[in-house]
Amino acid sequence: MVAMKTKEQEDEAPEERVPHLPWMRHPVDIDSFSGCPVTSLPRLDPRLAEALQRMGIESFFPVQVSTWLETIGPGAFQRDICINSPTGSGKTLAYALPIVQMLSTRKVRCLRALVVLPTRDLALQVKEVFDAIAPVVGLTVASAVGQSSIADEISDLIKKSKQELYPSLDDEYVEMEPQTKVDILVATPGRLMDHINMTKGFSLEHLQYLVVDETDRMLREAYQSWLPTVIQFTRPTNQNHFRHDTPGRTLLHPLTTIRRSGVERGFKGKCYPRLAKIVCSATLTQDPSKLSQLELHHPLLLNSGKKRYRIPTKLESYKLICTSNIKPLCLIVLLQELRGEKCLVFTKSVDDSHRLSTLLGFFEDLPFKFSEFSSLQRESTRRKTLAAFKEGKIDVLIGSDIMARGIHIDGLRYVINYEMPQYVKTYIHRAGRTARAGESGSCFTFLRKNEVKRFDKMLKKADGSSCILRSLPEESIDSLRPVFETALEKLKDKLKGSTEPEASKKSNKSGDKVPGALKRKRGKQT
Ligand SMILES: Nc1ncnc2c1ncn2[C@@H]1O[C@H](COP(=O)(O)OP(=O)(O)OP(=O)(O)O)[C@@H](O)[C@H]1O
Repeated sequence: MVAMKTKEQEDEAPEERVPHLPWMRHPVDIDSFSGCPVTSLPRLDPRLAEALQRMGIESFFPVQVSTWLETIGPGAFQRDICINSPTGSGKTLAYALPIVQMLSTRKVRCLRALVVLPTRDLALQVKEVFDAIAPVVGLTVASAVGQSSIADEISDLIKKSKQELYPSLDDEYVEMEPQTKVDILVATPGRLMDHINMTKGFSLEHLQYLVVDETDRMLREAYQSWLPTVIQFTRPTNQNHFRHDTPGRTLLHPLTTIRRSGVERGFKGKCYPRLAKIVCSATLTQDPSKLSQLELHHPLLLNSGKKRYRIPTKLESYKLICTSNIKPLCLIVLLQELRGEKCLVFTKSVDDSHRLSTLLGFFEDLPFKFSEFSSLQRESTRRKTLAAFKEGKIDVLIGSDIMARGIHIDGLRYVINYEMPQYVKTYIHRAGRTARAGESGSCFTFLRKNEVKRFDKMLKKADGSSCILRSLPEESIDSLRPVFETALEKLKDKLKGSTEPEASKKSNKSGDKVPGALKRKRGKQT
C-alpha cells in the first residue's frame, strides 16, 4: 500500500527531488528573460500599451514577458500554462494582459474569461488590474465575490433576455442568445457556485479562458466542488459540434468562435474548442493528484530559477532569538526601531492576534499605531482597517494568515513573524507581502533557541536563502518591564471577565460563526 504524504511531509521532503510529473522536470526558466519596455513587447495592442503607461508601467517583469511569449503569437494558448514565480513578481498582469489582448477581437459579448481566487480581497485586487486594461479594448469586467447583494451582482452580470423585450421572438433564437453581459469575471468559488446553481442566464458555455490564481491553496480545499463543476460545464460536448455543423442556424454564427483559442485538433480531423487554463502561485504544488483536478492540456511550466521555491531577490530575512516570556517586549522594541514604518505582524492564530493586540493596548504612549486584523471581525471593519493601513493612518497590523496571501500594500517594508511559521510555504507567503515589484523589504522572525536549527533548514528550501541574526538592545527591553507586568495583570483580568475575545462577540452579533477554538476557555497567557 502506498502511504499518502501529509502536507508537512511534502514540505519537508528534499527540495532537489525530481518532480513526479514529467512536464514539471523541464520548465521554462523565467529568470532567463529580462524585463522589456512596454513599447517593445511584440504584438502588444497599442491601446493596451497606452493604458499600461497611464498606470505607470514602463517595462514588463520577466514573468510577464515569458508568459506573453507563450500565449500570444503563433502558438497562442496551445498549451495550458503553469506559473511558479515569487510573490510580488507581477503574476496578475502576466495572465491578465494576454487574455485581454486575445479577447480584444471578440465579436459578441458573453462570458469568455473566468478568474477564480480564494478570497474576496484578492479577487477585488485582481479585478482592479483587469479594470485598468480591459475597457480600453471594449471589454467589460465584473466580480462575483459577495461584496454586494446577489441581486446587484445578477444585474451586473446578466442582461435582460430578448424574450422579455420582444415576447414574439422565436424560442430557438432566445435559447441560443448569450445572456451574460460581461466578458471577464473575477470570482471567489462560493459566489461563483451560487451563480452557476441559481442565476438564470448565467452560462459558462462560451468560456475560453480559466485562471486559477493561488493554485496550491485553491486545490487544497474543495470550495463546494467549483472546479469539477466548471470543467464539466466547459467540456466540449457533441451538442457543441452539432451547433457548429447544423445548417440553417446562421444566428449562431457569431458564436462559432466559442472557446476557439487553445483549439485542439484530432476530432475526426475537425477543430473542437478547448478551455485554455492558466494556473499560478508562488508555491505551486507538484502533487500529481492535486494537479490532475485541473485537467491540464499539455501543460507548460514557467518557473523562476532552478529551485521549487524562491523568495524575492530584495527580501532580507532576519531572526531574533528570545524567550516566550519577554517576546511582547522584544516585539515592541523592534517596532520602535522600525520607527513607525508600515509593518505586518503575523501570529499563529486569530486567538493569539487578539491577545497580543489587547496586551499592547495596555501599554501607553507606544510610538506606533496598531490594529488587529482578524477573520472574526466584520468584513466592513476589516476593510476600514486595511484602508487606514494603506493610507498610513495605522502603522502596524496584527493578524494571522488571513493577511498572508496575495494582498499587496504599497510601501510595506516590514513583515514580522511573531512565531516561527510551520512551513516554508507559509514563510514565503507572509514574507512576500514586502519586497514586491522589485522593491526591497525585510522579514523578521522571532524564534526560541530550540527552533533555530529547524528554521535555518526551512529557509534553505527557499532558494538557499540565508538569515541574519539580529539582536535588540537589552536596556530598551528592561525599561519596558515594569509596564509589562502591569499590562499582563490587566490582560489576565480582562480575559477572566470574558471567555470570548471582542472580535468574536462582534461577529456573534452579526450572526457569523465562532470557531470552536475560540469557544474554549483561554489557556496560558502570552
Ligand atoms: N511591469 C510592472 N512594472 C511595475 N509594477 C508592476 C509591474 N507589474 C506588476 N507591478 C506591480 O507589482 C505588484 C505585485 O504584482 P502582483 O500582485 O501581480 O504580484 P504576484 O506575483 O501576483 O504576487 P503574489 O504571489 O503575492 O500574489 C503590484 O502592485 C503591481 O501593480
